[in-house]
Amino acid sequence: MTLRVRGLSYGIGGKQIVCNAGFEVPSGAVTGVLGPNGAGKSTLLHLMAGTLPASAGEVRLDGEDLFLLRRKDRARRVALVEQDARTELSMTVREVVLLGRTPHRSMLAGDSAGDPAITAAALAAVGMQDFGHRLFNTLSGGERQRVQLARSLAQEPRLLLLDEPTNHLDIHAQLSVLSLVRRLSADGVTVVAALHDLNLAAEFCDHLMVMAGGQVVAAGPVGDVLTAELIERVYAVKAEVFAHPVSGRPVVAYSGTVDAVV
Ligand SMILES: Nc1ncnc2c1ncn2[C@@H]1O[C@H](COP(=O)(O)OP(=O)(O)OP(=O)(O)O)[C@@H](O)[C@H]1O
Repeated sequence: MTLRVRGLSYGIGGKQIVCNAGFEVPSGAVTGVLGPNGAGKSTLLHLMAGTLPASAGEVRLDGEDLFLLRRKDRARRVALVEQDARTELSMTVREVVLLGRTPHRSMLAGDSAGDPAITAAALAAVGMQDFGHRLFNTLSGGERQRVQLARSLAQEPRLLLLDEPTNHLDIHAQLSVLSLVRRLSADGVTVVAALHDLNLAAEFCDHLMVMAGGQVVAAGPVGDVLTAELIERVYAVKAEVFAHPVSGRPVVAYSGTVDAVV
């Protein structure tokens, strides 16, 4: 699915939080959204998911304007995995993942025949197949993060928006989740993921979009965007960027902050 975002903007209380964001994601590609804390990454993802109302702009998936769709039709196409999303405390993991099937049901029908198998496959895809009976609120932060991802997989979206999907995860789980994301994109799902780890972004993304102060300040293929100059300008951090000896992809080594940004 080709994703095209044009002039996307959002402001609140006189403050412009996302300003005229525009970018294009070719089919089968993973796009990383980078930028410092408060840059507007989460807000941008929420605008694209339709969970915040854009003040201007459009989001098109294979030419289809997502903002013109009914809520349920949009939910069949777009899934958002939020940072630290809350879910009803008394639900089991299986019930949480089953919620991902809601947009695919008709109003009066209950679960459809395929839902249990889709739910089980989604849990297996994130390595949580043994947790289906557990109460969601008894899980660790990393386990919750994986269940939320499974819920979005059960939704079978064409556009998958991930807000810091590696948050809370140990390094094995981070690599597993990002490998899964790559497989999904190879199967035709368009993925846009906000990430803080520049080396994981360099390894797993095809394209990067960098935000600062609500604006997109750089966008393009990973190798073009992820430069020492960009990292210093956006994060106020000194870094060197090398080519990985095996993969050739950029590797970032940090050498300190330029000044106090916090
Ligand atoms: N409802 C709101 N009212 C006022 N300011 C808001 C509101 N929502 C977001 N903001 C501000 O907008 C800016 C962008 O927030 P956003 O969460 O999109 O940033 P982010 O890039 O995802 O940050 P982080 O990396 O810390 O998660 C921040 O300064 C935030 O405080």
